[in-house]
Amino acid sequence: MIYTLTANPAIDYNVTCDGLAPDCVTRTRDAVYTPNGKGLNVSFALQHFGEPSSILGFFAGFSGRFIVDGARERGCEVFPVWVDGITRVNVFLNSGEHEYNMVNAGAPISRHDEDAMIELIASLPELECLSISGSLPPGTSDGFLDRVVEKVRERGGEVVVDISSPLLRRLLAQRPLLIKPNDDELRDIFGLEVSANDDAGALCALEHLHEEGAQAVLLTMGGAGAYFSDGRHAWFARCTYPVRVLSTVCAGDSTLGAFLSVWYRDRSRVEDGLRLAMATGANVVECAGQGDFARVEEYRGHVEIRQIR
Ligand SMILES: O=P(O)(O)OC[C@@]1(O)O[C@H](CO)[C@@H](O)[C@@H]1O
Repeated sequence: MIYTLTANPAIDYNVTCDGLAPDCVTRTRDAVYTPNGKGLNVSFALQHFGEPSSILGFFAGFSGRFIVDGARERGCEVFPVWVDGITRVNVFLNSGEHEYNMVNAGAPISRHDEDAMIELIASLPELECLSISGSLPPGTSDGFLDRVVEKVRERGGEVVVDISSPLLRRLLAQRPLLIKPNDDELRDIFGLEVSANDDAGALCALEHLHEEGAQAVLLTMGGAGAYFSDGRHAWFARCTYPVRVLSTVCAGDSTLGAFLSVWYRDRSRVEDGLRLAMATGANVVECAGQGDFARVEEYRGHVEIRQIR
């Protein structure tokens, strides 16, 4: 079983308005409330593409219950650690001209809550892999993710990491199976610049991440495509279909889930995994939130892939 951990889940509130001005009432439309958080999004994509996935996270209050119930309705089992407070609601506003992403801090957790999560991980049935995504809630102790990774390793499981903080660098020492930085995170955390038309520069950056401990790297660059390296071979992939971008929210998580749904069970199917991943990312950006993956099949025929090593 591939589990995902979302320490800081959220209800995503996607809404649209026609222009945004200060000091007046803004009437909005097309409001959509969905159960999300980065790891949940990975699980939903895994589940959609036929790889069962279960969800771990800290949940609180009415919004936490909404997310747990909603994820179960989508077919994913959830193992919640209930905490005090209210799980955050993140607001994604499309004004017609711009995207405004308002991401809250989340319900605080305590050392006691962290211990409950570690005990839960120790008891999970059929733990093969834990994919860790997203920010950490207020109150999280410095060593929490290290303890999570150690516990999974102790149980013989593998770890996938998709986090934006400098902690990623420290976790590389524990040799994660896969990491999924984007180009901004690569620059902010590792000081490395990449671009889609510089394969040589990308290969150098990927090599650096392997040297620091990553077994495989999926490096996403939004609409420009992605690089993938398993340490021996490397590829560049991009969806060439000219999609109309409505919201980039959830695209990276969905891309990771789609890729894992193919590559995790058969590491030789890199190109199939990249094709599905790029098509999924392209479809998700057309939707407010994650959407329903309805055009992925069509976009799979519009993915360009080249092996670069
Ligand atoms: O605060 P984090 O965990 O970095 O980001 C949380 C979040 O913005 O990321 C997802 C999209 O990637 C959303 O579903 C969710 O609201």
